[in-house]
Amino acid sequence: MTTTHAVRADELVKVYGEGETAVTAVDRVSVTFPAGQFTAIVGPSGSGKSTLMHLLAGLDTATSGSIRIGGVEVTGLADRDLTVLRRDRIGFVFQAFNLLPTLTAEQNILLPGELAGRRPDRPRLAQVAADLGLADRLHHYPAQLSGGQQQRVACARALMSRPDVVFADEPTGSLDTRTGAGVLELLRRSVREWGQTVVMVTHDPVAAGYADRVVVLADGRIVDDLRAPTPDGVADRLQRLGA
Ligand SMILES: Nc1ncnc2c1ncn2[C@@H]1O[C@H](COP(=O)(O)OP(=O)(O)OP(=O)(O)O)[C@@H](O)[C@H]1O
Repeated sequence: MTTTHAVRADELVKVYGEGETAVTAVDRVSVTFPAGQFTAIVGPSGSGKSTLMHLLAGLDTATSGSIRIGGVEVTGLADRDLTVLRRDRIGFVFQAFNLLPTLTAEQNILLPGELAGRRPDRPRLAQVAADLGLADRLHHYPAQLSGGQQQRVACARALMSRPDVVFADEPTGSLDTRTGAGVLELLRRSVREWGQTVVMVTHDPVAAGYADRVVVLADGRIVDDLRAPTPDGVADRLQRLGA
């Protein structure tokens, strides 16, 4: 049987600072994220979730260890090659939506493709906008959109190019329950219907319940790996960690 790993980390370490003030944020983490799966990374505050995700996504450099994305060794890749890999294979959704204020929702969604020299895929734009309930908001500027709408624009931008992997850092953190559920549904569907791989950092057991799998971090290490998680199961596990 062949298993495709969308992302794989081996003995990943990230140390911030030096000497007595050094903090080991990620401590020899080895983990694989199979293609076509939705994984949530949970853990107490300061357990290293965001650091791990930034390393996996090639947004930060590891102190040691290796990362492969779609079989490509990311560690040690030249900046230019890393930029191309990120652009072509990875989508990002962050809590701070990072939308450009001078561009409309539609222009924000199309920007990465445009920067990559691709023609705008109008049918895809229409589908993603309809799925995200943004069809009548495409010509608004970010300042004219609610927080939830801005987050959906950020999701649309990440999903537009059908990236192999979508990394999401607390994508529902600033949203009300209903809007948050819409974003999570969309991430779920992008896995189920479009075969994408989603890796999401969250502190919310309900959000983690949308995933196929939950990786639990504590003090920079993986302490549990739950399949078919339920919100109660995740909440219980976090509570036992004192989160
Ligand atoms: N740039 C930095 N410089 C120094 N220490 C850092 C830096 N970024 C994170 N850390 C430390 O690394 C550890 C892990 O932080 P990280 O943000 O990855 O945790 P987290 O699990 O995402 O936390 P939260 O749920 O609170 O966002 C923490 O102890 C944090 O203080």
